[in-house]
Amino acid sequence: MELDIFDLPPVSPDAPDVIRVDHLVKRFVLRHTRSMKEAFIWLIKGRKGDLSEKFNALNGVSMNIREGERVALLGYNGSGKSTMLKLISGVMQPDDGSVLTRGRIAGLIEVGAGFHPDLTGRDNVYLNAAILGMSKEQTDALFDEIVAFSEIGDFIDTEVKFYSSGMYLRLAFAVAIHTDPEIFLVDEILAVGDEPFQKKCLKKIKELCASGKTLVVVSHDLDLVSQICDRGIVLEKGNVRFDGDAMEAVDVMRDQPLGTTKKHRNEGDLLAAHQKLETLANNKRDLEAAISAGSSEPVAVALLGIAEETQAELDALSNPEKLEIVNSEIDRLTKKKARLEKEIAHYQ
Ligand SMILES: Nc1ncnc2c1ncn2[C@@H]1O[C@H](COP(=O)(O)OP(=O)(O)OP(=O)(O)O)[C@@H](O)[C@H]1O
Repeated sequence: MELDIFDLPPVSPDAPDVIRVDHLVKRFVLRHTRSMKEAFIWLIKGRKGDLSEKFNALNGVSMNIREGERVALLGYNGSGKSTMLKLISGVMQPDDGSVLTRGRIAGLIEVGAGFHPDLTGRDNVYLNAAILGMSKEQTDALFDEIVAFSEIGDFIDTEVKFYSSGMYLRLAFAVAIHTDPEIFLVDEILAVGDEPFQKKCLKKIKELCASGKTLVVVSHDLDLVSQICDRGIVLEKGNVRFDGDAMEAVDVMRDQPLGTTKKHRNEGDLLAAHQKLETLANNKRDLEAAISAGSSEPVAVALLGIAEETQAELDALSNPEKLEIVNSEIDRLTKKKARLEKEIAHYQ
């Protein structure tokens, strides 16, 4: 069954911080092109002043992220999101402030980062896995699985300089996900994968989240963010503009009243839950009738043919002994419906 955000475990209020960002400052040099005349005047004036201007890409940002949180870093172009991710992953050092992290971090931050162009995909898997903290033996054991996930096939023995950006991503994602990271950092790069691969990655990311791992993503895909994240931090010119519920962060980005995205999403989910409940209730009735009429299992399956919506439901319904699974699914959906109705009422 497809995982949705409601199936993901809520973050415990006692969960420890796994990322602590304290008054983080990152300064870059703004290089202006100067004319020869300007440079000459600067020289004869005794090099007074600075020809290059500095600016803060991050302006003293603080945030703590707890174990199991799924955080989206949002903001317009140039607001400092990627810089923040690079500082958290440790590939870049801050000019001021500090970043503390706990646990194994895997970062998909820049396409091709951690890959050596002259080495084959195979060698790069070992290199990348080693960078992410895996021993050769651990990588040996997972190698076939990594290659299978990437669907790179025979290209695994080709030098990666001949890879397309999508192929880089496939291999990098496959390695990162198999290192079983405690903290997973993902920048926009998922966008370079084709749709089937993106879906596969998303499924994997949701599985990671379901097992309580921490996720920090940078994305401009606000619908995606509202699907997988529970917290959103909006950066604006290197400062935190909003830090709170992911769907409210999406509202901030879309410049709409807080609660709009959540209400829409809940309404869609409520409708889906309602329809699913109705199907399940019908199927349950048919199943009970089939059982009480002493029908054989194939008859029950035929009766319940309409339940092909998900394999799990079909499995449950094709076996009369699993009636309680249907009941617990009905129970879960009823609770979900009640919760959604309450939340929608809250935003009315
Ligand atoms: N290595 C660098 N040298 C100089 N300036 C940089 C460097 N890296 C980033 N910047 C600047 O820092 C600012 C923040 O960049 P960053 O990439 O973090 O933004 P972003 O929010 O991720 O943007 P986008 O949505 O466009 O990816 C930008 O103005 C960018 O030009």
